[in-house]
Amino acid sequence: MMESNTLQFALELPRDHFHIKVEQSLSLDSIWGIMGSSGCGKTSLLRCLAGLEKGVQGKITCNGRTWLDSEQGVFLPPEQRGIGYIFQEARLFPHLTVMGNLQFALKRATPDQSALSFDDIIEQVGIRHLLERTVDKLSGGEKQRVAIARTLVNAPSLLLMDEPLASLDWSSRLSIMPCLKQIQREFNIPVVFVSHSKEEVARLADNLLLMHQGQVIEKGSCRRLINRLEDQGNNDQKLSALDATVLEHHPHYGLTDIQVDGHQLHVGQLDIPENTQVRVVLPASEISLTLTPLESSSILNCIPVHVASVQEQGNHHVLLCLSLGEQELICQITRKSFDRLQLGVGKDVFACFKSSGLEVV
Ligand SMILES: Nc1ncnc2c1ncn2[C@@H]1O[C@H](COP(=O)(O)OP(=O)(O)OP(=O)(O)O)[C@@H](O)[C@H]1O
Repeated sequence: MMESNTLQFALELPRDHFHIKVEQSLSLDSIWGIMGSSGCGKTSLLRCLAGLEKGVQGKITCNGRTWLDSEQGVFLPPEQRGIGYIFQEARLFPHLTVMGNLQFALKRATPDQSALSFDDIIEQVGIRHLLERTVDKLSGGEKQRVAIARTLVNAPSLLLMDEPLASLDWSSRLSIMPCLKQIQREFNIPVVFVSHSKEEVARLADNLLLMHQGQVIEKGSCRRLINRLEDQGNNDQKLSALDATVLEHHPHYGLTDIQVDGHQLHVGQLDIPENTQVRVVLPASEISLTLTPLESSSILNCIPVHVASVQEQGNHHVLLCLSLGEQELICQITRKSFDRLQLGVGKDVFACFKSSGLEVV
């Protein structure tokens, strides 16, 4: 059945030593991340969706419009799919100014591609101060912002991004991530992006596709699947992504109360209205465990949790999955602490962490 606001695909891409075979339906009201180990086919899948792979077989429909139907001989080229494609590197005209690059895209936009205001785009992407600068004098992060703005000029109905932040340093990534979220919210443009970085995905993605050897092995919410990436041999920092609601601000203390699955937590003061839904990221190394609630401690957050699973991390560390209602916390402690507290699956403990350990994204 064809559905609106949905990207549906059942496709195959045969290659000499590799074969992609996927069938999925993605609701286009959110940001989707595609993750999986190197060489599992993430980029190839994105290129198939964009119309950049000629050998693809099967069907793709987006918002009820057929992009590919190989049995019927339908293959829409990328420019007719109404997508914006962002590569790892910005691919701008280096000798032109930022404005020159944007004007080049504006001239090529068709009349129905003028839904977004030029002014809103440069405001949201944060490049107003760069308009007169020549592109080859910009930093990597600035170039990538310009590339995003140039893509938005064509008012895409879907943004496909292949490791858009991979070539940037961490501070540039941190500054662009809110901008990508803002684009999805303000312009209502869904995003599908490929990433290697769990930290990036935890901050950006609402939903995830996990790939392995050319197939999608899991599909679901980011907070449920983010910790499944361990199984993919992903070695970056272990963390939890939690959904929370902003409760109340305490300017006197510079703190804000948020609620996660019925538990009240304290974070550094947020400039976000009360009752807003937010995503919280908490590194596994920030959590300590106690058998009784902390009473005389400077640590503000202490919540009861249940040890749901335990995983060895080399000889000296243990990774615990802690359930708190519907959500999960991932905590890494030493083997010595694990033994000393006589922890194990099924045990009820308290997870404690400082307000500064929580990052609201
Ligand atoms: N143009 C091509 N022709 C033939 N094989 C290719 C081509 N491009 C990629 N491959 C192969 O297809 C497989 C999937 O590659 P792809 O780049 O999609 O993986 P990936 O998950 O994006 O990897 P990475 O995370 O390392 O970027 C790999 O085995 C790769 O060697």
